[in-house]
Amino acid sequence: MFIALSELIMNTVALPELKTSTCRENAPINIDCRASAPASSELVLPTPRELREHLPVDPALSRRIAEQREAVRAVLEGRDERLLVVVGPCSVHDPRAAREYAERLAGLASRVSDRLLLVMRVYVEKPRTTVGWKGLAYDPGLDGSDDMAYGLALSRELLRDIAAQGLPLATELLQPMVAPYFDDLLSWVAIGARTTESQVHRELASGLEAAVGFKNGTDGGIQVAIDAMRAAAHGHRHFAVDLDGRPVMRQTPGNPHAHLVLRGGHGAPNYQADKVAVCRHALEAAGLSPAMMVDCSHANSRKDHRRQGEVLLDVLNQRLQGNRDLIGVMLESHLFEGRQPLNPQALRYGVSVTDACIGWEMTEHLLTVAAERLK
Ligand SMILES: O=C[C@H](O)[C@H](O)COP(=O)(O)O
Ligand SMILES: C=C(OP(=O)(O)O)C(=O)O
Repeated sequence: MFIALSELIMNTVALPELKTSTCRENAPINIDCRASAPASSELVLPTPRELREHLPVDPALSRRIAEQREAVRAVLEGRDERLLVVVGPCSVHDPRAAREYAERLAGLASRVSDRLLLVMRVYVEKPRTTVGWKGLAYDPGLDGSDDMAYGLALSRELLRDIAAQGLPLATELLQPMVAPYFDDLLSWVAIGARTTESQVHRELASGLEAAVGFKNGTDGGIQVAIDAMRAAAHGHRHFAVDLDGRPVMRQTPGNPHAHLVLRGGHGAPNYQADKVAVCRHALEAAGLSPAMMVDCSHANSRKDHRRQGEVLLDVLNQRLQGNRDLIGVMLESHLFEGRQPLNPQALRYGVSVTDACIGWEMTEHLLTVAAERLK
């Protein structure tokens, strides 16, 4: 498959400079190596249509994705009482480990499916506070070589394979131009804390078929997310590129499944019952659905991955005490616990290279307990 993908990329762009190797030999591992790149340059990438034609979604998978999206919507609308759980690595840097994770998660998903709807985090774009590795779609070689043509192909292939395994997919959409390479595969989309305030991202969300969770701001402010939900629920006309890479004026229908994701901010969690009640009030005052998801990681765990369990248990207690607004949770989890520096020469298999994650055993334990407690 990869050889065929390479051919596609090379034929499409007809630019000898655009190699599809995963690693540039002897490349400096520090991301700052880009500082020595030419000040300005451009390489042509395959269009979304070309990549979609090369990695198509067959009618059976397309039906399955439609069902997965409908399952997420049913939870958001309260037609399904299960807890929506968006769980998986902070970022995907190794497709092999992501596939192994997906296999385990698919097994767990069927064991807990009476109480939990599991959706896998397959995050191939990462927003950075300042600079850093931006994800598989940007730099699949992990070495600053930024082979984006290969990154897009690798990401789409991975997303498609995991969806075909039966798992609904979640990702953060960061660069609006990247969305059409993947958005036909997604059941749940995050607009992150760093982009919730962006009009461009709200416009993007207004045209997606998948449900969209807007994170509160990095400072913990929820008003930006509430404004975002209102903006995304609206139809927009906005500048976009079509599947052939042409600029278009796009009319969107508005997304009725935009919702709030509480991730805490600046070291202060916002998952506790009193904070959730304030958020509910603000959502109601804005005439929006009170459905909320709690991100157990980030500022809610005070950036300590081991505390995600504590947050999850608190959310479960709130549910058991009758709070049905908390429709979902998010967990950052990988095969193995913790995180590691991004050094392509010395990577430990199945360990995050971005935020620290809980390991598989803890994930399985927590979700099994959650399913039991919600019985
Ligand atoms: O979820 C991941 C990170 O919190 C986010 O991408 C920001 O990362 P950074 O602060 O390490 O750049
Ligand atoms: C970057 C993420 O979250 P946030 O936008 O809340 O920082 C994430 O979930 O990977």
